[in-house]
Amino acid sequence: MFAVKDLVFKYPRNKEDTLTGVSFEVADGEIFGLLGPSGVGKSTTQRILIKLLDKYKGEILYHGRDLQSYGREYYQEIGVGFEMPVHFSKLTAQENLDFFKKLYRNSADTDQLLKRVGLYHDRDKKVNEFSKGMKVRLNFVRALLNNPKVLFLDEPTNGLDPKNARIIKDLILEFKEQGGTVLLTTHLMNDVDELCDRVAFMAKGQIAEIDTPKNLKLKYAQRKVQVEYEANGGTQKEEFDLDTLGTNQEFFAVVKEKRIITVHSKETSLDDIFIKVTGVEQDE
Ligand SMILES: Nc1ncnc2c1ncn2[C@@H]1O[C@H](COP(=O)(O)OP(=O)(O)OP(=O)(O)O)[C@@H](O)[C@H]1O
Repeated sequence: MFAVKDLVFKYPRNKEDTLTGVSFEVADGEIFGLLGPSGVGKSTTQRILIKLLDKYKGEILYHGRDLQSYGREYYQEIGVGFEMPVHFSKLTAQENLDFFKKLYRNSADTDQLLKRVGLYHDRDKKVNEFSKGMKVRLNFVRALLNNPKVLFLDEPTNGLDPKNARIIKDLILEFKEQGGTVLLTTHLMNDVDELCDRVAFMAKGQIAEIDTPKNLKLKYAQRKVQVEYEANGGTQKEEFDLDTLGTNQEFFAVVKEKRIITVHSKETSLDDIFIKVTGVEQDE
């Protein structure tokens, strides 16, 4: 669906390129996660793909055709839910949706969507009376307003309680089941695990790693056992290689001689991979 090749981009006022050669492909019907530390260029990449920013170097193909050659008709096909919800705050939720609906040829059943995200009974309230989470949910409905083929989402569950985050994640999965394609950025690795078919980690303005979450976990797997035991009036933790455990005399000595508090096998999480690949601790 998208083929991005050697994308380079510099904001006019900056000296340095923000994107220094980004390449990736997104297949029809997949949920693709764009991950990386704050400021690495995830939103910039999304902004280019939704044609908010042009003047990039490199090539972007959408359905095999240069993205630059698409005009306004492109917006009939995409839905955008970016982090900062932008609504007319003096209008009600319904009035906001009615306004944006007029911009599109297709329109979704907004009553149904409002019911799904739990805003149907609040639809006649002014948006400035909405909580942050209500605005985020309304923003999501707005992204689906034109029955898009592609959804661009930036932190779609940010600011939502677990129940509402679940509803949004289910709607994203249903969108995919119905054939939709999703480009998602988030700092929540649990969401990534649950939603994404493939992920790309960005570092230094490029894609540092790209694969399915499962393959990345296999690639970066740490086969270790961590043993926590009592020592010198306190506790001590030690890690042992899982593959040589049966012949490891130090491990035997600990198990025989110490009072064990916990034993854990260590599985690699996407958080671990994030830190390894990008060199940055998650800040959220
Ligand atoms: N309008 C702008 N003008 C100049 N520089 C910008 C502009 N918008 C973003 N930048 C810079 O481009 C870089 C990438 O920003 P971007 O918003 O793409 O990061 P991000 O990876 O989405 O971060 P976050 O996870 O915090 O949303 C940052 O250094 C940022 O300061």
